[in-house]
Amino acid sequence: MGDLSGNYEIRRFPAVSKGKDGYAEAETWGRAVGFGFHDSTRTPEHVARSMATYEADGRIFTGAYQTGTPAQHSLPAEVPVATFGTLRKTLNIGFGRMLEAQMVTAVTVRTSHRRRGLLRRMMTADLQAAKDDGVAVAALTASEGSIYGRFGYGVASLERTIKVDTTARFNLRHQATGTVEVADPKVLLDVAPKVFDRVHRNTPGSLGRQEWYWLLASGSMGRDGKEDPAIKAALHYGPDGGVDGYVSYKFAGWDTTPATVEVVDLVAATEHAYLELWQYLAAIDLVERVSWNEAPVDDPLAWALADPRCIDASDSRDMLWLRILDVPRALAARHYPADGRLVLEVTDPLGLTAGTFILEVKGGQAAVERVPAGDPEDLVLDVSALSSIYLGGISPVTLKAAGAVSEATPGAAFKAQQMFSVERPTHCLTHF
Ligand SMILES: CC(=O)SCCNC(=O)CCNC(=O)[C@H](O)C(C)(C)COP(=O)(O)OP(=O)(O)OC[C@H]1O[C@@H](n2cnc3c(N)ncnc32)[C@H](O)[C@@H]1OP(=O)(O)O
Repeated sequence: MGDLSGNYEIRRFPAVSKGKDGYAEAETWGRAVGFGFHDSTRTPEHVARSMATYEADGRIFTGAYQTGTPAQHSLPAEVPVATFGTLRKTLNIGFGRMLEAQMVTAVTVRTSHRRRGLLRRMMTADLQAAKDDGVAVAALTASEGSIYGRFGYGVASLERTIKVDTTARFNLRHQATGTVEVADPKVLLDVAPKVFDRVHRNTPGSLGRQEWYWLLASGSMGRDGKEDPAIKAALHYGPDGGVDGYVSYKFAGWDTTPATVEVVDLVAATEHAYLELWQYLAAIDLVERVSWNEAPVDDPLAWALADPRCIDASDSRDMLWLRILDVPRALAARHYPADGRLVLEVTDPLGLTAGTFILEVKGGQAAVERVPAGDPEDLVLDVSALSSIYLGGISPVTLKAAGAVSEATPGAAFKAQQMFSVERPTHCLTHF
């Protein structure tokens, strides 16, 4: 009998592309991730291409490896029983301010080793290490809603799937100021990062994108790892002739009724570019519906349509989960549109940043001071609730009504809502 006792060694190593030292270990790690997400179809070419993008992102792989001899005939010891990936990109925290974020991804634990604390062990160590490194927030997108609250993550942005009726009913009240033209999708390899960068700088809740996005949008690498010849692209040109938006999309096939175009990526750096890309999508002949899985919940499209019921949006859900690692750093980094003073008592299930903090905002600038417990506080909340309200996308008043924030000073939740609000709707276009 092999060792099933639950003795594990945790190893961390960087992603490397094929041909470099460490590739075998990285590739084996990647295959364990595939196993965890029920993806058994990755060819060696697909793995190699993915690994090249992971290297470009600077990803760090963490794996848990059995220290004893694995059970006879079972997977060998070099295959990790648990995986945990991270990368660092900037997070837009409102008003154009950026904060480096620890992005957590590729979390899997082999079925035969689950519920032995491996996720907790990897998560706890990684968040502590990120904090020690000076990173003030961590972020992830969750496979299930019940896993990450216990580690101090809170839902900070939402998204929804929309199906837009683009028959004659579709009528946008907007006079175009630019133009849209069809392009070879491959131009997105060059154009998409530049357009996205503008959106990223303008959108609270936006996270920097991993390399894979440009390959996906341009049809260079579909989710199956192969070229995707079905991808089409259109660019939006602003009044100055520069490209300020793009949409990458594909036809769902003649068997789908009504005839549908699926948006793969829609990135618009201006309000007009957004509406005009929708005008373009709605004008595609032989198509009666356009669907998009990553649409904002607070969507100007609904307000620009003569008939907002053209949008069928039944599926609104959590998108970005945020975890503040260092309350003073995170709060001081933000700009606040309303002045005020709040005393926050923050609890933290991992003990990383619990305490009582005075947030004092004058002229939009914050001073944050940690004070001894016992100071009369205005709001008492878990770090997950503070993380939810941090990007202005979730209302503290709603969290108070839910019992997730407790108000010691009447009106403090509303004051927090005003102070934490942001200049435009919080939305994250980066899945990872
Ligand atoms: C950011 C991302 O990558 S999202 C993708 C997450 N991965 C997946 O969904 C893949 C399939 N699932 C898995 O691989 C595993 O079941 C995991 C990663 C979700 C959990 O790993 P485990 O090692 O079993 O978790 P661990 O034993 O450390 O449990 C930690 C805590 O989370 C809880 N927990 C674990 N999984 C779940 C779940 N699916 N739902 C609710 N609670 C959960 C445990 O009960 C435990 O609670 P406690 O410590 O408060 O008592």
